[in-house]
This record gives sequence, structure tokens and C-alpha cells, in this order.
Amino acid sequence: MKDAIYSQPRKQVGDFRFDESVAEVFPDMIQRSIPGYDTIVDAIGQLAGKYAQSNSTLYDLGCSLGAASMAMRRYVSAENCQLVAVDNSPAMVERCERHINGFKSDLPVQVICDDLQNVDIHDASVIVMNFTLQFIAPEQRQTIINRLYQGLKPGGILILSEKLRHNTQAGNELIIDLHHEFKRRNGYSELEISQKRTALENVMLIDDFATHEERLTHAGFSDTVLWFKCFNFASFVAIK
Ligand SMILES: Nc1ncnc2c1ncn2[C@@H]1O[C@H](C[S@+](CC[C@H]([NH3+])C(=O)[O-])CC(=O)[O-])[C@@H](O)[C@H]1O
Ligand SMILES: O=C(O)C(=O)Cc1ccccc1
Repeated sequence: MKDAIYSQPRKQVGDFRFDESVAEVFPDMIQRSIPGYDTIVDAIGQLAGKYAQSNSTLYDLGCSLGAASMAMRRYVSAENCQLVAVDNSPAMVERCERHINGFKSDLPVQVICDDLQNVDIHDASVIVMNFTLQFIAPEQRQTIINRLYQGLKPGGILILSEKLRHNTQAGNELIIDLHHEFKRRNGYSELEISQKRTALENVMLIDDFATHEERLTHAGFSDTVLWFKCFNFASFVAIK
């Protein structure tokens, strides 16, 4: 279904929430909003195929409709693995479960509706946070990344995708302009772009590259690899 959530003028634009109306149009919304989304999701599957260790758990934190989980299931062949997908939006989790259970696979999947901060992370070989950390309060981010590091086995990876802020004003405007043009070309109007921007203002507080890299290094990760970037969207692999 087509995303027309911000197509009509609103007297007041409230904070963006992952509710029923967003879940309903989410595949269209994310596809038209994040450059390279399909490429990123497929590469998550490939990386999971390569880094999944036998007798380990794979996590998809902030799974939404389970796109990254589905990609991982396509590629993982390591023995005795399980996948845990977590999201705190009931509307997302309900659809995610239906989607995942609709396909047969050798990799068992557990879908949990909870704040990812309440989920115990252990014996992990692959952890995915595909555009999720940006929705969590900045002061909680270091603690979360530390916990993920602790839950990973040696040689395990964290795949972290985020919208980025550039650390100069001119550079930041440049990447935002490119992103807005991307949205226009995908059929979003000026009104849709600006109302969604307002809705995200208080709920999506984004970091720059250096902040992410420092946070990952501080947690203990030995290597952070920027493997994808297009405009203000990036994905890193951090290796334990
Ligand atoms: N504290 C939290 N705990 C659990 N889930 C959360 C939390 N905060 C936000 N979420 C969830 O994180 C997801 C972010 S969308 C991820 C796309 C997906 N990864 C994809 O590969 O398609 C990204 C976007 O919409 O830009 C939403 O489903 C929230 O409910
Ligand atoms: O649409 C945007 O401007 C974004 O930054 C990406 C996005 C995609 C889906 C939900 C929320 C934010």
C-alpha cells in the first residue's frame, strides 16, 4: 500500500510513531525514503551467511516487518542457529510474525514484542540494528552498544545502519538536499517531506560518523568498517 501519511496538511504535526498506519504502508515508506534500502538488506543477508557461527544466535533488533530477518534466513546455512527478532511496536510485530511464519525455513525464528533493551543478548554471532539505534535516546546508546558487544562471541559482528548527520553545516545541508531530491523523485511532495521532517525532529536524533565510530571503539570493537553510504544513510560492520 502507498504511503500517503503526510500528504494532507496538518494543523499540528505530532511526533512520528510506529503505529498501525505506519506499519500498513511501511514497505513503501522505507523503500521510497532510504536510498539503497534493498541493497543494504540483501548485504545483511550475505554478511549473516558469512559470519553466522554454528551453535549461535542471530539478532534483528528493531526488526519492523522482518526484512533483514528474511534476508538472513535466505543466506544462513551454519548448523544449530536461531534468529531472534525484536520490535517494541505491536503493529509491526504482528505483521512480522505473519510474514515470517508464511515461509518455511531451517532457521528457527522467535519474534519478540519488547523494548530491545529488555532482551538478553548472548552467544551471538550476528547482531543487526538496521536503522533502529537512531530512534533510541542518545544517552542510552553507549550502554546498548556495550551490551551488544558483551553478548557477541569472538569473531561476531554487529551490523549497524543509521541516518547520519555531517559535522559541518554546509556538508550537512548538501546531504540533506540530496536526500530530499531522492524523496521528490520517489513521488513525495514538498508537504510530505516537510511534515515528516517535523514529525521526526524529536524522535530521531542522529549522530555523525565519528560519534558512531567512537562509541563502537569504546565498547571494545576492534574494527569498524563503513561498507555502505549514500547521501545521509550509512551502514557499518563492527567486528569483535
Ligand atoms: N527501543 C526499541 N526497542 C525495539 N524496537 C524499537 C525500539 N525503538 C524503535 N524500535 C523499532 O525500530 C524500528 C525502526 S525501522 C527499522 C527497519 C527494519 N530494521 C528493516 O530492516 O526494515 C527504521 C525506520 O523506520 O527508519 C521500528 O519498527 C520501531 O518500532
Ligand atoms: O524518511 C526519512 O526522512 C528518514 O529519515 C527515514 C525513515 C524511514 C521510515 C521511517 C522513519 C524514517
